[in-house]
Order: sequence, then structure tokens, then C-alpha cells
Amino acid sequence: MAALLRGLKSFSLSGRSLSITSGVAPHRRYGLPSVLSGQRNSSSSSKMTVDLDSSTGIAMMRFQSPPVNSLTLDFLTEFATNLEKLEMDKGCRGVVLTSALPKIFSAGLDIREMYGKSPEHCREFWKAVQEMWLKLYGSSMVTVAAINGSSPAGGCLMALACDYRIMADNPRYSIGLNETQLGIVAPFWFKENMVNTVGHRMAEISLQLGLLYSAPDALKMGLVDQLVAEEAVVTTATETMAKWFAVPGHARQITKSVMRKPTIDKLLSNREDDINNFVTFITKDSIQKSLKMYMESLRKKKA
Ligand SMILES: CCCCCCC/C=C/C(=O)SCCNC(=O)CCNC(=O)[C@H](O)C(C)(C)COP(=O)(O)OP(=O)(O)OC[C@H]1O[C@@H](n2cnc3c(N)ncnc32)[C@H](O)[C@@H]1OP(=O)(O)O
Repeated sequence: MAALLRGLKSFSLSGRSLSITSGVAPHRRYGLPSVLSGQRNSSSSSKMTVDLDSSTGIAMMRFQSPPVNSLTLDFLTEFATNLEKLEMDKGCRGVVLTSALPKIFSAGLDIREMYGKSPEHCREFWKAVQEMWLKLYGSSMVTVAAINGSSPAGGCLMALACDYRIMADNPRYSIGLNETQLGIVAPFWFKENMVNTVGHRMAEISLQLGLLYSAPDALKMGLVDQLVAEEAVVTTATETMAKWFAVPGHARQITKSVMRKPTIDKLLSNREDDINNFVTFITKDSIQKSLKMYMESLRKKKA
């Protein structure tokens, strides 16, 4: 019976259904049509697939929100729901985050969620950004980012919130917290997550200048932990996971919590202020103008 149950579990992206199939049954996949058609995802379609291999305890979360896996309110909500389900599943010990799209891990927060929106919408959006980070940075599972494309700003934050980062060895892919380049400011918890990863000096330089680093440079400064050939990013992530699983789980989890608790607690006790700061800042005319110019520059780059 146990052997029958050992196999793949798939969560739906809308987070409503959980299906369990045996190892020999075909693997159910959700939401692929929107990727194949190359269209922007509609708000009702899935932004990611989540497959839990119950024989290894590793869940694979693949982002699939064309064109660039930007973090919309829907994306963030779905991400938090899925992570929470995995967290509660005793059969899941680790999660790999990766992208199903070519060349992009995630383009960061969706700028359209912050431009021309009501203060109420901005509040809801920022709460979802906080929730995504709190759940990921505070996860008791082993989390590995398999960064198979560029990952600016909020995309970099997602990777930073994981325990280990493996990036495709391609100098064309970039990663970093480039917020100042958009005329916006990374909040203290983005900053602390960066400082906790690369140290104060490197974090200060990269945050002030809003630098994006090529994959080889990101490795040199410790922003990512390992570079591998693009086709090996996901397999290396699952192999890495096995090494982390070899450490007694309770000891690893307590150590992770001790390392991360101060930053998490700081956000938890200032959550409302952080939301208010964001709403006041992002709805300013001058900041709205900067966002507009940035979106236009993205469009012009294409033309
Ligand atoms: C107290 C105040 C606190 C404020 C804190 C706010 C913290 C903010 C964090 C963020 O994450 S802000 C977002 C930062 N993101 C970026 O700067 C990335 C911008 N995008 C790119 O650099 C490139 O698009 C790319 C990701 C490198 C991909 O390049 P590629 O050439 O493959 O595609 P594009 O033609 O540029 O883009 C396709 C399509 O997607 C749109 N788009 C790109 N990024 C975003 C985004 N972040 N949000 C919304 N839309 C995005 C882009 O405009 C194109 O759209 P169309 O022209 O096809 O309609």
C-alpha cells in the first residue's frame, strides 16, 4: 500500500485541488496551454506548476507566467498558497524554485501593479509581497533557487530568500536588486536579506547603484552559490537538496531560524508601517512618473 502511494503529487495552481497519482500513473500538469500559446496569463489561469515527488520529498515549483514571470498579485497569492500547502505536507522536505520560461527566472514585481493603482490596491499588493517573502525566508523546508534566467529586483529577492542559489552559467543572465534604477527604494527587509547574503559593503554598493550582475559576477560576490550549465540547473538543485537532507532536520531548521529570525521579526513587528510607507511612497506623483518612464524605456528597448 505504501508503495502504491509513493509517487507524484501535483498541486493545482489555483491551489484548490490536490491530486495524488501513483509512480506509474501519468504525471498531471496544470496550466501549460498558456505557456505554449506565449500569451500573457489571464488572472484566472495558473502561474506555476507544483510537483511533489513523494519518493524524494522534493517539490518542484516551476513559474510559468508569460512573458517574464512578473510578480503580480495573483502570482504572489498563488505562490504563498502553494508554499503553505507544501509546508504542511509531511512528505515534503524541500522545494526547488525554477522557471518554465526561457531566459527569465522572474522579472520581479509587476510594475503595472504599482502604476496608476488605488492606495487600496497598493496595500493589498504590498501585503502579498510581504507574505511571499515571510513564507519563503521563514520556511522550515530546504529551499533551492534554480535560476535559469535573468532575475532582477523582486525576482532576486525570491532567490535570496532561499537557502541556496544555483544559476545558469550564462553571462547574458543578470541578477540583483536594481530598484534605485527605477527611482524606487528597496525596503529594509530586501536590504537585510541582501546584507545577510553578500555582506554589508557589497550590499551597500549594489543597492545604492541598483546593480545587476552577470551570472559569473554574481558568483564572485556570493549573490549566487554555484554556476552550472543551463541544462543542469534543475538536476543540480535536486542533487544539492539531497546533501541538505543528510543533515538532521531539526538541527538544520533551528539553525536556519536562529539565523533568519531577527530580520523576520523586524518585519512582523513593523508590518503595518512597512505597508503604509510603501503606499505613501509609491503613490507619489514623482514616483509614478519614474515608473512610467521605466515602463516606456522597456518598450523602447524593444522597438
Ligand atoms: C518604500 C517603497 C518601497 C518600494 C519597493 C519596490 C520594490 C520593487 C521591486 C521590483 O521588483 S520592481 C520591478 C523591477 N524589474 C525590473 O526592473 C525588470 C524589468 N524588465 C527587464 O529588465 C526585462 O523585461 C527582462 C526581465 C530582462 C526581460 O527582457 P526581455 O527582452 O526578454 O523582455 P522585454 O521585452 O523587456 O519584456 C517583455 C514584456 O514584459 C514586460 N515587463 C518586463 N518586466 C516587467 C515587470 N517587472 N513588470 C511588468 N511588465 C514587465 C515588458 O514591458 C514587455 O511588455 P510588452 O512590451 O510586451 O507589453
